[in-house]
Amino acid sequence: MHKKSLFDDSEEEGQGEYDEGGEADEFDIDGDDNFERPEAQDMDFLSSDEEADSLPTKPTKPTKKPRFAASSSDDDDDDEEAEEEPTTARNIEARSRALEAKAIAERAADMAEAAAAGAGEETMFALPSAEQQEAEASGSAPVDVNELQLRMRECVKVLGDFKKFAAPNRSRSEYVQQLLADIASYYGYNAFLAEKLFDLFPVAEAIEFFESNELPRPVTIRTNTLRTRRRELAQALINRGVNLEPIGKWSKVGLQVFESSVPIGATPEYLAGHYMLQAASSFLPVIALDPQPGERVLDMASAPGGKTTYISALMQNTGVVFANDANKERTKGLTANVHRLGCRNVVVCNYDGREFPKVMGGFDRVLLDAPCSGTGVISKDASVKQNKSARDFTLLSHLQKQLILCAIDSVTPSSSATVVYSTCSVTVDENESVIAYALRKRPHVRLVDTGLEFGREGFKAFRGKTFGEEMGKTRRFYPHVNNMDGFFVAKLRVGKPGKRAEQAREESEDEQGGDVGLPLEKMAFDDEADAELIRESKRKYLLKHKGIKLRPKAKVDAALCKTNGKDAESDEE
Ligand SMILES: C[S@@+](CC[C@H](N)C(=O)[O-])C[C@H]1O[C@@H](n2cnc3c(N)ncnc32)[C@H](O)[C@@H]1O
Repeated sequence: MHKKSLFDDSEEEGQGEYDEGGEADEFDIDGDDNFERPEAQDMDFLSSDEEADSLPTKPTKPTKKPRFAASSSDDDDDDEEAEEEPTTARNIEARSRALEAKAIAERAADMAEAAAAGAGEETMFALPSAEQQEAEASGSAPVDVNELQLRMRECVKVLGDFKKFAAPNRSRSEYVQQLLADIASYYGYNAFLAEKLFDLFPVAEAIEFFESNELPRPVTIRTNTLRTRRRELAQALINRGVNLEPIGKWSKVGLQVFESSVPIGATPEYLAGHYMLQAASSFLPVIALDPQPGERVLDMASAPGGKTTYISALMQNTGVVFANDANKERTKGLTANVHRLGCRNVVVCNYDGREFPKVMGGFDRVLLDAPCSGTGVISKDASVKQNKSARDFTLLSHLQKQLILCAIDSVTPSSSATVVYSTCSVTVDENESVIAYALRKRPHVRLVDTGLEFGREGFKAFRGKTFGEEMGKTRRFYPHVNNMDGFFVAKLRVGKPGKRAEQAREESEDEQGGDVGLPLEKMAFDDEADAELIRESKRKYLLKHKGIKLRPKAKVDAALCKTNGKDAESDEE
């Protein structure tokens, strides 16, 4: 029987020269491949960013040493292995995978080991005194990093079996508070965000999450099937000294780059638009959206276009994709990517998403890859650790709620009318709460399966809020679980609105002040803490309804809202 090669995507060829075809894809990931692989020489590992509209040239190390350091004996083992057999192009993927898996396993094992080791210990871990805590917090008595690590381990151990390990006069919340303070100081988070993220997981898993934010994610690229096939792209890059592999069975277009002797964002293939540097997680909402050739699709917050160009490719350059972004500056990179990748069915436009569907509607599908706090991509942007406050989450959640209603109202209801909502954030405020709100305000909308093969179920309940069984259809992705950015995907089907749905729609318009151009700083929502902002919003609504028209925030930029193809021209409004 003919054995398929590693990059054999021959099944994709039925629907056009470079088209993606159906979902099934049979890679022989572990088997031999048919490619000539040049010896690895002087390989630089390059950073990847989904939003890379500039070309990454700075080499970075493949992995950072986990801060919960592995034991030295393990390091010795590595050295011995390295002496036994030198790293070559043939064994490098396996080594790289093994190292990654080892790092993750070690961090998880650390906690378990610490707990097991402590089980036989006689000495009981003592929480620091109130004075000591105060001195540490004020900075007058800084704690040594090893001591901090040890204390965190001890707290995790106690919280893992409180009855057994806790000191008699101490409460669970005292250990939690100490652990939170130590997490914030050890990993560099503000206290608010450390707690918000900690609350998402069981204690030991929370540490794994924080640890994984210290490690870079794998460099991944997406084959642009409008220009080439994955097998051809892989061969071309291998010939240039790039070491790569298919991203996983779940994608027929993704490749993971392990090492490269050339800057991966400046190869002739990159410049010719044969691929997009794109985080693995960013494939997921587009797979869930499942756009079809000939459809009319809106990508509501699209810059710099990783998902837009994927949508365009899945539609085989037919139909029309409106690629919108409220940030005019960012639409420049979006336009450049659209051109580079040869997407002729894309119209770039520059509205505030909350102006839809007033500016245009009647879409078959809408992707809302919403602006978010970025708590899923901390490994790429560590500034999130310090710069996000409670107010940011209130405002973002409100913006997301406004946007999702506009996304829903922009599709023509039908049995296939789809809205996909995604964020690169892991907080509940920005994900399940937004979806629950949308379902409440738009009763003709229901959650459907994302069609994604992996990912955890969304929260059905969280800290006193009940979202219901249905929320299990949404998907959460985590760096420590999936070795990809933290991400959330929900898929909604938009049916025909009944009377009740119309009523709910009108109510929500009133609640939002009917003012789609409300600036972010002034946005309000039904949160008690924001009562003042809600009043302001209502005042504007009344003004507007007395005939005082507010100017929309973002205007169409005629130069940017240009069409690149015939189909697009005929569909433009
Ligand atoms: C997560 S990024 C989108 C990434 C993009 N989907 C991609 O895959 O390349 C969110 C985008 O939302 C845009 N944005 C922020 N507020 C918006 C609004 N009110 N309407 C439309 N876009 C908005 C931002 O400029 C940003 O480009």
